[in-house]
Amino acid sequence: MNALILAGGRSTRMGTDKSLLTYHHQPQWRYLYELLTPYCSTVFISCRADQKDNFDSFPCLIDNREIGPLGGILSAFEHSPTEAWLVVACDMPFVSPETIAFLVSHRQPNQIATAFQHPETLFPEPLLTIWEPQSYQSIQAQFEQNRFSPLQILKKANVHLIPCPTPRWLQNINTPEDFKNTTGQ
Ligand SMILES: Nc1nc2c(ncn2[C@@H]2O[C@H](COP(=O)(O)OP(=O)(O)OP(=O)(O)O)[C@@H](O)[C@H]2O)c(=O)[nH]1
Repeated sequence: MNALILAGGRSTRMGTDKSLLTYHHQPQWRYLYELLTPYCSTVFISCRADQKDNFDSFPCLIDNREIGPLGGILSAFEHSPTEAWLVVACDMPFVSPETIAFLVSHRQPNQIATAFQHPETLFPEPLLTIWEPQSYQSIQAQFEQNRFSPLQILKKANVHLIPCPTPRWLQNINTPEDFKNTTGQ
């Protein structure tokens, strides 16, 4: 299994690149890199070409097209179609070692993905999910129809949904106000 840290967003609501924000005494992408390394053969940062210098010499996977997070996931499968991809967005600062251990321990490789169930919407959270190789076909099919929602793929598919024991794990931070409320900075 490989890991993919989604960091290629435009962060328009935040006004500054969300992947570079500090929550654990280091940029969030660097924190996630450490956290994912024990579980994965390679951890990649998923980003645009113009962001690459932000990530020193760490392995990056550049989006082949800019269509949002699905573009990052699709580029990952284009790079390694037979690998599973543990995908984590860089704007979820409450993801912890326990979160990843929990997700990995519930993995069902015979389904297209293993995902947390959002406690309010009851939908899968697509950006903290293990995407199995068999999901690649569904992703390609959706892309070919000009539909770019990872959630829609998971809603239609045979996904292993796991209840989230700590709803905060799924909280994402999108605005300066969210950031201030979370960190006090
Ligand atoms: N690789 C990649 N990651 C993306 C892309 N768009 C969003 N992401 C990541 O997906 C996660 C959720 O992003 P969003 O909050 O939906 O989008 P955003 O562009 O970062 O933020 P807004 O511009 O405020 O909507 C974040 O970790 C983003 O870095 C993309 O086009 N490519």
